[in-house]
Amino acid sequence: RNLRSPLARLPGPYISLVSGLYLVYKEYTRQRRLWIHELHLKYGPIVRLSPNEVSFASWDAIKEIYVSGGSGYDKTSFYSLFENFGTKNVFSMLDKGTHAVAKRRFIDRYNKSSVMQPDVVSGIREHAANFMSKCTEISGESANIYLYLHCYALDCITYHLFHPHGLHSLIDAADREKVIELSYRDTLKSQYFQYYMPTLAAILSRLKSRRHRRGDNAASYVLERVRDHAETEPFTVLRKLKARRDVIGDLSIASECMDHLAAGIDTTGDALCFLVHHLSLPESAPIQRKLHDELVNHSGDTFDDLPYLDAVVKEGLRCFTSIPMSLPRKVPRDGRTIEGVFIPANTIVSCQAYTLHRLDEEVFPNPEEFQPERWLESTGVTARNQMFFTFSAGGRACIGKHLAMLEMKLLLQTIYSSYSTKVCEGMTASMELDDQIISSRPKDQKCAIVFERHPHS
Ligand code: HEM
Repeated sequence: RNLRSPLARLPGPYISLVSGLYLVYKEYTRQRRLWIHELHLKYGPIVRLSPNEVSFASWDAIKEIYVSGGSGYDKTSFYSLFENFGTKNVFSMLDKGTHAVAKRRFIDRYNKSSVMQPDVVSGIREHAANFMSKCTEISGESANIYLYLHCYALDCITYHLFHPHGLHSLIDAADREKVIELSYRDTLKSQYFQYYMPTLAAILSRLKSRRHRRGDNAASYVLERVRDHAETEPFTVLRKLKARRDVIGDLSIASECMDHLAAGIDTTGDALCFLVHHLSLPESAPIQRKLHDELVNHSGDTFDDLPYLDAVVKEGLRCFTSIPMSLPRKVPRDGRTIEGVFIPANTIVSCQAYTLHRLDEEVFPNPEEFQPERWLESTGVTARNQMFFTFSAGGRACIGKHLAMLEMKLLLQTIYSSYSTKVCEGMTASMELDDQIISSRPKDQKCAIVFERHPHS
């Protein structure tokens, strides 16, 4: 049957025609992303991964899979792994119809104009100042920015969700426990196990003591915020969701908030960690200088109008994007034509940012090099923006994009307008990309950076 399938004619390794087990092996051993990337380098923009799964790497494929009809194809059952409190949220909803209704209930809170409101910006700025104080507490000593950047991301997202009941993990050790609980566990094997063997995973989970479940402490915090009668500020997501209590129950609100909290912490924390680490390497000294000059020479401008800062953040998100893996979708009834080839209904299709950001060297020349300047060139700007898949595309793209950009830019502005950074001399921790179920983080989850104040700041 596999040999007669239209997928048999697609490029890909022979094993992928015979069985999906090799792909599962690559997933369990954390090699999925790199294996797919190597296959694209060998076979081009279309690669068969298993008898029922194909990976694409082109703008045509992005448009068809993620943007056609507004939201592209429905998500696969893989996303059911991301339910909270046994209830769906916008990330884990599979079909477009239910998703669109749920998203409309709060999406205005994440629009650029909402995120750029003075109340939101001043709160994020305060957390950036707390980050700076934490990292420079002991003059001349290195700070583990992996931990503090995850604290920063948690404080920022809970501010946007729940202010004035957000967390302050940069200054409060009890709140910091939630970062340790959420950001230090290995999720890959347990979640793939749950995906491929749901019944066995459910039995084992019931046997497991509650103490060992991921995120219990953070989940209780979110539930308390939802059930609490105290008002939150008008700009918060919770305020908006609570106003729709006539149609959504507490558990759905909590599932939504928990998802934003989880989606907001590792993504922004890891992206910033890779970026600040890269900027702190000796070869990045000219980039740091250029960034510092822009920040001090345009200190009166809003951080959103600074082209070099914008280019540095985008290049960081291109090179070290925190969700570099495939975003799986299911081909609709009757099948579809993608990149000129017919793909039957129910085939799993996807693109991965890691490959889109590297494969076509006409779009991204010298793709392994960190070159913010590429984002300042006018030639090729459309193609670069089309292939920039960090936040995905279409109606299921990241809702937190503007908040994440605000957090990243404000933090870099706070650091590099007054400080220079370098990697601590004795640092042995690996900063290699370590894949989790959908995101990637620095392998050793440690990053020692020394902050030095500029003489005139
Ligand atoms: C640098 C930081 C971030 C990156 C790289 C990132 C990336 C992404 C990507 C690639 C997706 C699509 C996932 C898929 O289709 O499987 C996504 C979706 C999503 N992101 Fe983010 N994200 C970031 C920050 C945030 C933040 C701060 C929030 C906080 C609210 C957030 C909330 C979400 C949600 C709720 C979705 C699901 C959207 C939907 O299906 O409608 N993200 N993000």
